[in-house]
Amino acid sequence: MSHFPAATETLGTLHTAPLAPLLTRLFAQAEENSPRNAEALADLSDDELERQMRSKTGYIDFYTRLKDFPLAVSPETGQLLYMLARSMRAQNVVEFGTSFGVSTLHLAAALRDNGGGRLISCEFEPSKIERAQRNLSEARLLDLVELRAGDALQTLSADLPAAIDLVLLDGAKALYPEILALLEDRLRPGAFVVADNADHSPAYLARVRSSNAGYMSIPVGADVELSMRLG
Ligand SMILES: C[S@@+](CC[C@H](N)C(=O)[O-])C[C@H]1O[C@@H](n2cnc3c(N)ncnc32)[C@H](O)[C@@H]1O
Repeated sequence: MSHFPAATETLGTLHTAPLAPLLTRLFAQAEENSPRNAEALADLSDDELERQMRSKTGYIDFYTRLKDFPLAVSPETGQLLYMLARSMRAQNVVEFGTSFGVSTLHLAAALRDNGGGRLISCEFEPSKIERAQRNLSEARLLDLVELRAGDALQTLSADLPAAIDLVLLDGAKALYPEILALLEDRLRPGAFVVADNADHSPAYLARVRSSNAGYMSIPVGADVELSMRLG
C-alpha cells in the first residue's frame, strides 16, 4: 500500500478556489493588457527601449511608464516557481519585482502548501503594491508575504532571513547583479535563483554562468535563467 495520498486528493492551493479562479482572471488581464505595453512605450525606438532596459539609472522612469500594466510572469514560469518551492520545501523566499503579484501568488501558494514560511517581495510603485495586497488578500495568502515598498536596492539591504531557499529576480534587469550580490551570502547550498528575462542582463548571465562564481546555471524555456547555489 502507498504511503502517499492519491494525487486526486492532494490538489493544492494553486489549483483550488480562491486562488485558481483569481489566477485565471489575472493571466487573462495580463494577456489583454500586453499590446498596450507597446503603446505605452510607442515613442521609444527599439534601441532606446533596450538602452532603458539595460540602464542602471533609467529604470525608475521606465517602470513608472508601465505602472498600470501587470507585466506578469508567464503561466509556465508561475508553475515552475510553485514546483521548485514545493519540491525543495522552501520556507524563505525573496522576490525582486512584485507588480500585481502574479508570481507572488504562486510562491505564497507553495509556502502555504509547504506548511508555512516567509516571502519577502519588493516593489517601488505604490499603486502596484496596493493591487498586489488586494490580490493576496483575495487569495487568503497575505499572511505569508512581507511587501517591502521602495527601491529593492535599499529594501533588500537589511533584515534578510539567515538562509534563503529561493529567489525570483523579476524587477529592473540591469540591477540583477546588484540584487544577487545583496542576497548571495544568505543563499543556502542548493538554493535556486530564477531570473526572468535575464537575456536583458548580460552581466548577470556572465556572473551566474562563470565557472568560479559558485552557481550551476542553465536557460530554461524561452526567457528564464535557472541557477543553483553550490556549496
Ligand atoms: C516584470 S514586473 C514584475 C512582475 C511580477 N513578478 C509578476 O509576475 O506579477 C517588474 C516590477 O518590478 C518593479 N521594479 C523594477 N525595479 C525595481 C526596483 N529597483 N525596486 C523595486 N521594484 C522594482 C517594477 O515597478 C515592476 O512592477
